[in-house]
Amino acid sequence: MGTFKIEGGHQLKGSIQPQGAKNEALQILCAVLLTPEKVTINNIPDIVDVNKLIKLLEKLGVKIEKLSKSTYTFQADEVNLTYLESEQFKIDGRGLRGSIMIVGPLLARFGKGYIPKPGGDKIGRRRLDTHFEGLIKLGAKFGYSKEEQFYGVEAKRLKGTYMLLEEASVTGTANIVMAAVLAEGQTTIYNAACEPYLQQLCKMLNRMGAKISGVGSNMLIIDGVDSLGGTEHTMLPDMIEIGSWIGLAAMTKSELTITNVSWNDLGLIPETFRKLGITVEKQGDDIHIPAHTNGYEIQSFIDGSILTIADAPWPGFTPDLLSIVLVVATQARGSVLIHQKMFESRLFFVDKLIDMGAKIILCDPHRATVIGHDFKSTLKATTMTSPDIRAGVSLLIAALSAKGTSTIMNIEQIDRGYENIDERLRAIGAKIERLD
Ligand SMILES: CC(=O)N[C@H]1[C@@H](OP(=O)(O)OP(=O)(O)OC[C@H]2O[C@@H](n3ccc(=O)[nH]c3=O)[C@H](O)[C@@H]2O)O[C@H](CO)[C@@H](O)[C@@H]1O
Ligand SMILES: C=C(OP(=O)(O)O)C(=O)O
Repeated sequence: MGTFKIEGGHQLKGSIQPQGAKNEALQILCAVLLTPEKVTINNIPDIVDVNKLIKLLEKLGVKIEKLSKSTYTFQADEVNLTYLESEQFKIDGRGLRGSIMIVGPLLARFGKGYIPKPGGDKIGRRRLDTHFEGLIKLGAKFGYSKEEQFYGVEAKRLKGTYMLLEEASVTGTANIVMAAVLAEGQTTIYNAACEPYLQQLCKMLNRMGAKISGVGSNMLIIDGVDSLGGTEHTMLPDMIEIGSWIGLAAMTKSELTITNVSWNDLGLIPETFRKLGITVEKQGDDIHIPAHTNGYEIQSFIDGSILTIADAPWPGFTPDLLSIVLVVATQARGSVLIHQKMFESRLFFVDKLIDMGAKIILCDPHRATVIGHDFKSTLKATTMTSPDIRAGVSLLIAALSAKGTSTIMNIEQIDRGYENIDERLRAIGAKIERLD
């Protein structure tokens, strides 16, 4: 189990470039399975989950060439479907959440797609009904082995249809879109998820020859085509990293510039941090956070009632930043209610913040009230374990703001989604060391 040793209480300074988006990369990499032609992908983050998926594609027979640190080509012209029936595939598929998105492309192009129950964060139940209900609607035969927790779908040729998704699932929508692009006739997906990750996927598929309209909305209309060709794609900067760095700057009273953030794709993220009283300045395509020497003050609603920050499917506020917002609120002036509607156990990490001296009341598994300290007392350094990727980074931010030396264990969780985080933080002045 890897560990970070962090000496907190220091101001940081400088600029930081966000990595390519983790959750976009997982979709885009699966899409290379839809064509026998070469696909070039730029700005691929060097993170554990993405590297695991690249390895999995390699074992599926995809030819992979690394052109530079973050650019790869992929060619799926000789796919080895027998790997899907191997014991090794069960181990590899379970290693991350994103592996679920190989199912749609494999089903559409080769008539069968299998996957063990995928991994990812343990943040409550993470069911896959939306994925498989959509694929079944397209004509797939579905099978599930309860003992092995192994899912499978098969179909000779998928047929387009109308479907109303039960929930706007991010990876579910991506899976269904990747199946529908090669189906016969027209598919309409209503209540589709529409995160920038999905917009990017649809744009890439259209460049490959797919016919998808409604991109960016919750109704996608897809006219199936017989085959897709190669393309080149560049990943957006990771909006969750961007939000994490905004929080880090405020909480450590540091002046930071986050470069090339693709402002137009950030949705409510800047505005939500502004509601916590944080100054988020737009400088071209950069975000500049001045040093919050006098702290930051949480706004109330117009009627004077306590601010609530809740997650919602895009264009609502992403659930992946609520843990960061929560930790930043612990040093704000004022109070806020954090409402994590989507996941059942993502707020339990607040126990560790409470140990550090934060004033938080966990009202129930979904809601926590935070009463900010206004920097009148700093958090106390401690030893903690990272339960999931975003809680891990939140604890890291807490440790960087705390006086004294903290240790965070199980940093593999953080490495799942943040590229070389210790080195990048050291470059802006953080005192952080990786112990094995
Ligand atoms: C690899 C990847 O891309 N992971 C992201 C993806 O996971 P993933 O695609 O697995 O998440 P889903 O969008 O399927 O659902 C996430 C959770 O929200 C609930 N739900 C979802 C939609 C809805 O309208 N109502 C609702 O309650 C689901 O029941 C589930 O518990 O999207 C999540 C939600 O943005 C993010 O946290 C994950 O980082
Ligand atoms: C929950 C997340 O990831 P995953 O879906 O891969 O577990 C996340 O990125 O915050």
